Amino acid sequence: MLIKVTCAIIEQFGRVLITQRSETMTQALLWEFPGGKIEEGETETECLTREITEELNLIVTPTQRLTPVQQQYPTYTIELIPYICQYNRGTIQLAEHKTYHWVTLADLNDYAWCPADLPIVKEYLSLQLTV
Ligand SMILES: Nc1nc2c([nH]c(=O)n2[C@@H]2O[C@H](COP(=O)(O)OP(=O)(O)OP(=O)(O)O)[C@@H](O)[C@H]2O)c(=O)[nH]1
Repeated sequence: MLIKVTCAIIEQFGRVLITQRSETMTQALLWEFPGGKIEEGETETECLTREITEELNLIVTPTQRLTPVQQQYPTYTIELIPYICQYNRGTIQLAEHKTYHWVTLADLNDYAWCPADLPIVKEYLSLQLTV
């Protein structure tokens, strides 16, 4: 079964927000873009804004859909659907994650990412070079 997951590349002041999964989560301690599984009857962007509010207490607006990535993990397969998002308001309060970083584009490659995120980081960086 394919599990659809949205994730947010939240931009502010030339940096992006990334989150570290906690010890108790699957993909423990790896870095990801915050987001989560699409629920029944939900659009991708509804899922994204709900998850970002639940996980981080932030209000964001999705602005650009990037290329979805299919990733097979040992016991399940996900389709990870990334959106670039603008930060609107809110102060970060972590509900699930271990920690977060606001990182410069140059530093994005230095993190231990969930495997599904690697092509997304690559695409995102390639877009920044051409604008
Ligand atoms: N939110 C999010 N999930 C990701 C990313 N990359 C990636 O492989 N995933 C995987 O997508 C799945 C769904 O994410 P989730 O955040 O809703 O997972 P969860 O903790 O609710 O599910 P769980 O209870 O199975 O651990 C997880 O297995 C997670 O490891 C990412 O960038 N963002």
